[in-house]
Amino acid sequence: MPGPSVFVFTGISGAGRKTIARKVGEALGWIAVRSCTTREPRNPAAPDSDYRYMSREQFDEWDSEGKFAQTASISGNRYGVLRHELEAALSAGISVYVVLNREGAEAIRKQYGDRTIRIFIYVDKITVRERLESKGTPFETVQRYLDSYTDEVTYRSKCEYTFENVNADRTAELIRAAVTR
Ligand SMILES: Nc1ncnc2c1ncn2[C@@H]1O[C@H](COP(=O)(O)OP(=O)(O)OP(=O)(O)O)[C@@H](O)[C@H]1O
Ligand SMILES: Nc1nc2c(ncn2[C@@H]2O[C@H](COP(=O)(O)O)[C@@H](O)[C@H]2O)c(=O)[nH]1
Repeated sequence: MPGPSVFVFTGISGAGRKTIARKVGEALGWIAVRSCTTREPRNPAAPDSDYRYMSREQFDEWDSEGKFAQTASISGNRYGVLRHELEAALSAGISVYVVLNREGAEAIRKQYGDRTIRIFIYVDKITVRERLESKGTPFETVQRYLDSYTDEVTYRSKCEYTFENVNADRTAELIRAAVTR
C-alpha cells in the first residue's frame, strides 16, 4: 500500500475543480487543505467556505515566518497553503487535497515529488462561462479566466491525470477508480 499523497486539483477555473475535489475527497477520506487568501469573499454575506480569508498583514506575517508550502499572487491578491496543515495529515498517514492553479501545482510537485498527484479538470470554454456565471462570478473575472483558457489547458500534459468534467458524479467516479487502481 503506497503512503499518503498530495492530490492537487488543477486545470481550468470554473470547470468544477472544487466540486470534483470535494466529491472525491469525501469518498476517499482525504483531508481538504483550504487555501488562505487575502481576496475579499465574492459574496461577503456568505463567504465561500473553500477559502480561509485573512488580512494582507496576517498573510505577509505568516509568509515571512515560512508557514506556507507555496504562495501565489493573482490579480493583486495573495494565496497560500499552510505547510503544517498539509504535513500534519501526511504524517498521520492521511492523504490531502488542494485546489490550485498550475503555478501552485508545480510548486507542490517540486516539494513533494512523487507523492504529488496532479488531476487536471477541464471543460470547453462555453461551459466554463456558463458555470462561472451560474455561481455569480464577476464579469471581469470570467473574462480573465476565459482569456487564459488556451494557456492554462496546455498544463494538462504535465499532470498525472486529466478529466473532462461533463457529469460531476461520473467524473468523480472515474477519478476515484483511477487513483485507487
Ligand atoms: N459537472 C458539472 N455539471 C454542471 N455544473 C457543474 C459541474 N461541476 C461543477 N459545476 C458547477 O459549476 C460551478 C463551478 O464549479 P467550481 O466552483 O467547483 O469550479 P472551480 O473550477 O473550482 O471554479 P473557480 O476557479 O471559480 O474556483 C459551480 O456552480 C458548480 O456547482
Ligand atoms: N498557486 C495557488 N493558486 C491558488 C491557491 N488558492 C487558490 N488558487 C487558485 O487561484 C486562482 C484564483 O482563485 P479565485 O478563487 O480567486 O478565482 C484559481 O485558479 C484558484 O484555484 C493557492 O494557495 N496557490
